Amino acid sequence: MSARPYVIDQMISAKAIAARIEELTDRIKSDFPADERLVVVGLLRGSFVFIADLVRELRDRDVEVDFLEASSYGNAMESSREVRILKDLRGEIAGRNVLVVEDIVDTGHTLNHVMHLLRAREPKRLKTIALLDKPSRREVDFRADYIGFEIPDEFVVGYGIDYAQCNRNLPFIGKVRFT
Ligand SMILES: O=P(O)(O)OC[C@H]1O[C@H](OP(=O)(O)OP(=O)(O)O)[C@H](O)[C@@H]1O
Ligand code: HPA
Ligand SMILES: [Mg+2]
Repeated sequence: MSARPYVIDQMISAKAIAARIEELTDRIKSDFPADERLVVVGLLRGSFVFIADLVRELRDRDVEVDFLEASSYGNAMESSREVRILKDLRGEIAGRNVLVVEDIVDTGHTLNHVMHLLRAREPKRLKTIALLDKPSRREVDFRADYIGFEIPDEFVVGYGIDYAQCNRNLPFIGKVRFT
């Protein structure tokens, strides 16, 4: 827990997130063939809530779930710019349809690094979905194929996203305001 006191102001409600996920899954379903299995890859830890809701919206599809753990922030509010892979996928993705699920794209280093890694394994289709995008903070040229919400340069928490490992269990997205 941070030593500096802060409050969390709600930015995106749980209801708005659910509605947006429904819209995005409609697009995903039209982009990936209905008769082929989709490997949905969650980037731990931040995407664990998002992927849980997303795969349940894809319940009429043949879906396999896998996880990869990447970390670059630790307990800080600034990216270390060094992306560490702490856990690799369990399954093979060569020749398969893959959707990578991320909670937030900020500087872009994490997803950019992960996509280079996964592209080298030669999947048939490889797309990315990010619930949140902060384009004003980008340091590498990266854009997810599906984006839930574009947000301003605020440090956000909730719905899987942490500040110093706290607040991942909030059902909404909120911004951190120091008091
Ligand atoms: O675009 P970037 O600047 O790279 O930032 C985005 C990444 O940072 C956070 O992960 P973090 O490293 O904090 O690990 P976590 O997912 O375990 O919280 C977030 O979950 C994204 O994965
Ligand atoms: O706004 C954020 N909040 C929490 N973790 C993050 N990692 C990148 N950006 C953020
Ligand atoms: Mg993360």
